[in-house]
Amino acid sequence: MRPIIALDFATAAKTVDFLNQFPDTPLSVKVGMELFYGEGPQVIAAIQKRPQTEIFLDLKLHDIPHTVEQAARQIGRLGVQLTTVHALGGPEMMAAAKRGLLAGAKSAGVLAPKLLAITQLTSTSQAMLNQDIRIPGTVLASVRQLAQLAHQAGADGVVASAQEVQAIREVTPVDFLVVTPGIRPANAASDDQHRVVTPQQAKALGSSSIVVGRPITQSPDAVSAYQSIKAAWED
Ligand SMILES: O=c1ccn([C@@H]2O[C@H](COP(=O)(O)O)[C@@H](O)[C@H]2O)c(=O)[nH]1
Repeated sequence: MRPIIALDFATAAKTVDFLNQFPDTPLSVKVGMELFYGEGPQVIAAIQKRPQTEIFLDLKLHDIPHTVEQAARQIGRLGVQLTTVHALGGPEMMAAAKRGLLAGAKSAGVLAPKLLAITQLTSTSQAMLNQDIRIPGTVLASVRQLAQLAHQAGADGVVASAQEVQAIREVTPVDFLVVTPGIRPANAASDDQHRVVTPQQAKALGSSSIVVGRPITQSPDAVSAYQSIKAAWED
């Protein structure tokens, strides 16, 4: 899979300006909360006008199962390729999300998005987990357990740091997706990310795909930044 560019922009206009720098380039992009809450489903329709563009709608649903099922039903109607829930919402909630996506997609006559479960956010460090959130144990063990739960609940994959891919692969089938944000080229600032790897390391560790935002979107030359990350990932 191509690297997924996180389109963390405030407006559709900024998003379209950004995408226009990549004419005729097939892209995979992620729409997150900032853009979707600001612009609504119309921004998905606007991006879908662009040929050969896969959309990952990353809204990280986390609520009671009924509410998540109804929200997922709406997402399922949009014709996006990937979407997310928090695994910490539990197996019933993840199964409800999957049902909602399938029902929504069927009612709209589109393919259902694949469902990814967020394990532990890549901004969570070991110290934060144990000392601030007061959850005992290692991040690695927690991610492995949540990935197993996500698979049993019917998710198609998880979001985790590439640092945990090997542990996830021990408890899930080979076709289970492990999509990994927290990607930084060597020497780049890690910003608020804690469990960070380079694109080359993510590849070597067995990520299914990488998600990259600021190293591309905040670069003065976004096209070169994307191409160099893509080359490093595909190398
Ligand atoms: O654990 C997670 C889950 C989602 N994300 C999202 O990925 C991008 C990363 O952006 P960068 O600018 O490359 O840090 C962003 O949209 C997050 O919401 C994540 O980072 N970690």
